[in-house]
Amino acid sequence: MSGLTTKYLLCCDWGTSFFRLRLTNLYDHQCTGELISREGIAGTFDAWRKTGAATGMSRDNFFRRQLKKQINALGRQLAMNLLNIPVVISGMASSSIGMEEVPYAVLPFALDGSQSSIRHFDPQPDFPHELMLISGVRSGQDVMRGEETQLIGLVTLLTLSGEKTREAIFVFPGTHSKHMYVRDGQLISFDTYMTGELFDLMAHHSILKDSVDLIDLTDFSAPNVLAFRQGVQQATASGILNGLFTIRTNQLFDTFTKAENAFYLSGLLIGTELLPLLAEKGWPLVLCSGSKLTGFYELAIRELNLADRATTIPADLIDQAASRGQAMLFRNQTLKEITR
Ligand SMILES: Nc1ncnc2c1ncn2[C@@H]1O[C@H](COP(=O)(O)OP(=O)(O)OP(=O)(O)O)[C@@H](O)[C@H]1O
Ligand SMILES: O=C(O)C(=O)C[C@@H](O)[C@H](O)CO
Repeated sequence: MSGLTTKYLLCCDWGTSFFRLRLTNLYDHQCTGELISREGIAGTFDAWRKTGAATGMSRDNFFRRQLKKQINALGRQLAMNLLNIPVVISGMASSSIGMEEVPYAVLPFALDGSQSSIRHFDPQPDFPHELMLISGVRSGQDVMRGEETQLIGLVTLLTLSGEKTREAIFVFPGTHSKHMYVRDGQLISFDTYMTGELFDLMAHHSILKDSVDLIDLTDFSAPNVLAFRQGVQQATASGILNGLFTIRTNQLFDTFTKAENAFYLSGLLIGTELLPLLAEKGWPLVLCSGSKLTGFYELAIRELNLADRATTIPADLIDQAASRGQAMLFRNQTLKEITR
């Protein structure tokens, strides 16, 4: 099926921790159906090493098979036949631990998508979908995969709603949070912070796992908020290695309950991530978070007195950003093929 004739696109944002697949209508950009699972790239790569590699299955075939399973599940969920619908993937699928490694685009990176690094795959008998794999962007010392496509989509959505952002730092929280410096329609630099991954590791796999309780991270009651704010303050007072140990002493000295301590850990890590923004005085900040993390980042921004130059993009717009960017890159590619 050519990009000109298809009404639908299967938009896949395959991140380190999560897999997200959306059936998107290319005409009105409505999401017809969505499937989200915890089968992110890191877990899928581990599964390939444990089972696929042992049985001689190539990495790309293993990943394609996993993807096909998810497409079939979405088809069942929607009672629709999704055969032949083109698939566009951004995120970690194009990384060294993904389906197939695709080289990064470089900075400065135009946010109209014209410089994106993309690889095409023809349909195969056991994978009857045209496939477009979008690669990430690199600087001299940092990399990203996925957030550049979200940023392309978000800038399009903001432009459509009349917003013009000439210069700003876009903060994308997550497993590997990104601070992206944008000027005049170009991404000019960015920094990665392992905030979400460290939160997970500390809360589940370190000595601190017995000092925190993640049972209800949606409970922004006064004691939890106070603990979070103290975590942010701790980030300003000591280095992270010393700060982390205070989570154990908080528990030993009964300073906080384990639930409050989880908020303290979050404040400590998010505060540490946002600290460098204090020095970026001239830069407006744009918080681009999904609903799960928005409340935490807004609190930290206020606690660090950054609120007067920060705006928050509504979480529902962030939800649409990746598929909007993917659809735009798919159209760009189709037009290129026609004019070639
Ligand atoms: N309160 C919190 N404070 C800090 N980090 C958190 C908190 N709650 C969840 N996290 C972390 O946030 C990450 C999940 O957030 P999100 O769904 O935005 O991830 P993501 O970066 O989009 O995932 P992927 O890498 O798969 O695309 C996980 O790494 C998790 O450990
Ligand atoms: O390109 C890679 O190999 C990365 O590890 C990038 C990663 O940080 C993503 O941008 C967010 O998960």
